Amino acid sequence: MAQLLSDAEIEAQASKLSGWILEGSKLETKRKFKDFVEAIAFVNKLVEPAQTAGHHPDIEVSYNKVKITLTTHDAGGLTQKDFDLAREISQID
Ligand SMILES: C[C@H](O)[C@H](O)[C@H]1CNC2=NC(N)=NC(=O)C2=N1
Repeated sequence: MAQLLSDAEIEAQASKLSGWILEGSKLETKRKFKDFVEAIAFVNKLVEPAQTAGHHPDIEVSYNKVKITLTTHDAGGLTQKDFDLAREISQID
């Protein structure tokens, strides 16, 4: 199981990660699209990196808005896997 990061490690990595906010023991980002179809197309692009990493974002879709939350459920907080996946997701349009 991935190891929980310390508060100092979380702060250090979060400060270098633009577009994401820390919400307690989770990382969160929001995207807005033209419509539902575009929002779902974006969600579909998350499948491949998530499957490859063996790590899966929590996803909320509200019409044209997508909220992505990352945390490591098994570990009960943030691990390196969350920051690595966040960086990958940031590169997806
Ligand atoms: C066995 C499998 O690797 C685990 O259940 C993985 C799958 N994806 C996961 N994703 C996330 N976000 N947290 C987990 O703890 C987690 N566990």
